[in-house]
Amino acid sequence: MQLTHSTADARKHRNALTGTVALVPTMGALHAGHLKLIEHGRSLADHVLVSIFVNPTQFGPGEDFDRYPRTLEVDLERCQAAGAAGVFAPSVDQMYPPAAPDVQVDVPELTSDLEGAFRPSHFAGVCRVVMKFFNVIQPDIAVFGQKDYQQLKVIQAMVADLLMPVRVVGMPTMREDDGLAMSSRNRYLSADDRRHAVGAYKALLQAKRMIEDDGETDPAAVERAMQQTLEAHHFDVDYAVLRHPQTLARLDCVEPSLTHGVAALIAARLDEVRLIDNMIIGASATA
Ligand SMILES: Nc1ncnc2c1ncn2[C@@H]1O[C@H](COP(=O)(O)OP(=O)(O)OP(=O)(O)O)[C@@H](O)[C@H]1O
Ligand SMILES: CC(C)(CO)[C@@H](O)C(=O)[O-]
Ligand code: BAL
Repeated sequence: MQLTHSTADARKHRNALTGTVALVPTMGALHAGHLKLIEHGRSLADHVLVSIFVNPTQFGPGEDFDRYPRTLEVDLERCQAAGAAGVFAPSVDQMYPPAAPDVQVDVPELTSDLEGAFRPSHFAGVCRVVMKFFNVIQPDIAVFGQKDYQQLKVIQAMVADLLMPVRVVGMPTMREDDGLAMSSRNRYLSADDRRHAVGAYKALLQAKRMIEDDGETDPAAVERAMQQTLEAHHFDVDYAVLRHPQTLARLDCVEPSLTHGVAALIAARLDEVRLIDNMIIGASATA
């Protein structure tokens, strides 16, 4: 497995690979969810490249950029074991040359709400860095997790509108045994908060039951129930909402038989640890 740190070396390595390439962009601190993305990439392409970069432009002031876990040595072992052909782990200066003017790429219709409302410059930073990775690696396929559901929709929209020659693939969320979505940030949770964290999954399951089993059609009723479940598990709730799974638009009425189902989306905090999760509810749901 090849490790590269500069954009020039990453390009050189990519160009030396024959056949198709799948890229798995990450911020490192890899867990089994990331490894699933790598595995899936291997089933779709001849080679998988992984980027590991804690991207400063997607963190707002006061967020956890400085303390975000950085575990490159272990990450490299995991990538190798998962069969990655290479890891691109650039420095901040490689990705953002100091004197260069800022460039913005954004998808305003999909980013003003939900994560975008709580992290105002987040998606501009995500789009910018993902675009840079696509331009360095020029992958045929890029694999993202549905755990970051809004991010997946934003990247799909960016790629479609800017006619970028890459196929974006979304992968289901990997969960711990009790249902908690795997996330690099779970390691911040105290033992007590870790026990309460399952409340996020319970809230999503409750929304699913209300819609699919009880036939609830009022989004506000489902949202209230999710909020209560989260609060019962000690969460401070940023949002717990139902949205159209493609446009992320608010819904007047819930119909689980909608072609694309209904997206239940949560962001909530246990002490200072902010977790997100989601579930697509409805018979023929796809991301
Ligand atoms: N549990 C999971 N299952 C599937 N994919 C996941 C999971 N967690 C993260 N991913 C995906 O892995 C990619 C890299 O994500 P990232 O490195 O931010 O990890 P993370 O665990 O989501 O960390 P964070 O705590 O920062 O949200 C993204 O496409 C993300 O959606
Ligand atoms: C896509 C990404 C690697 C861009 O920094 C990040 O937002 C993430 O890990 O989901
Ligand atoms: N997986 C999303 C990265 C972030 O929270 O910045």
